[in-house]
Amino acid sequence: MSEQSNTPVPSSETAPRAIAAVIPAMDEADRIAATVRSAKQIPGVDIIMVVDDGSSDDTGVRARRAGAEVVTHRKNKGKAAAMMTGAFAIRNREISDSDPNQRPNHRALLFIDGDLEDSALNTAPLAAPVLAGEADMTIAILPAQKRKGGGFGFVVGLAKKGIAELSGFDATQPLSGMRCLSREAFDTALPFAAGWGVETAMTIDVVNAGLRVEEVECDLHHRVTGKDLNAQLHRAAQYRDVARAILVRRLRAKKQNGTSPSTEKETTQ
Ligand SMILES: O=c1ccn([C@@H]2O[C@H](COP(=O)(O)OP(=O)(O)O[C@H]3O[C@H](CO)[C@@H](O)[C@H](O)[C@H]3O)[C@@H](O)[C@H]2O)c(=O)[nH]1
Ligand SMILES: O=C(O)[C@H](O)COP(=O)(O)O
Repeated sequence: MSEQSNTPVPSSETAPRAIAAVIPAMDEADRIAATVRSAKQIPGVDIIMVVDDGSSDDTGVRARRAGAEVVTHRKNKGKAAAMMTGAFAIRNREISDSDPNQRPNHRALLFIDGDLEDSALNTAPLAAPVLAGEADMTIAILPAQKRKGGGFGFVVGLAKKGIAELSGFDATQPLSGMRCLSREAFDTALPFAAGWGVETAMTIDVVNAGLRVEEVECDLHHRVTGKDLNAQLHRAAQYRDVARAILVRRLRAKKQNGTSPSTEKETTQ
């Protein structure tokens, strides 16, 4: 477990009081119902928002039947865009539900992958430090998975080095997508880096804003990426997105230090 701390603990008035779970999901029909049912049991969670990211199966229908609210991307937009769609749907609801004379008390956002099935409940320890106002972002550290993956460590290594170089943070599992964010941390991380670069960029941006990031061990299982051609193509896409997120931030840091590179662009897809 590691922690980075630069700012004072926020008062209990600004700490979130409830949690909204956001679940980006593409073609997770076999797993989404179990994930939703398990996430519903997390103490403090009162909204489960599944973003069906252009699935070709009935992920959305199964999520709704299991008790989630569902927002649908008609076409696939990538994990980062699905996370943002879910988070903004919750923010809009909080604004419309609030008294016009009062600022809405935003929920903490718990991002959960759609393939956690009955282990989704074990993301609960991510919420406690954020609700207590002791951390602004928590990141799950997963145990070794029963089924071994076919990775070479290229993407993980790239993300880990980039995060260390640009923020000084030593990320144990830099790609881990199970995270709980306060609203301040969420706002700091906007706009999310595209696709698979979202976690790497988020860690760099939140740490550099002086917010407190804490890693928490969670007993989670998920579908591991295998060794076949599709798996290697998936890794190539991860590598591309992580590399782009790092490059954008490296250029940004150079610009802040006085030089001005001409190409600095990042859009969420
Ligand atoms: O276009 C997409 C692709 C995936 N997903 C969902 O995103 C989640 C994570 O996708 P998955 O294929 O399980 O990713 P992994 O290869 O397991 O990715 C690891 O690495 C990613 C960063 O590269 C992190 O986002 C993940 O949390 C982490 O498990 C799942 O719920 C997917 O259904 C989308 O919503 N849209
Ligand atoms: O399988 C994985 O862990 C991810 O797809 C990352 O791949 P990598 O092991 O090549 O970094």
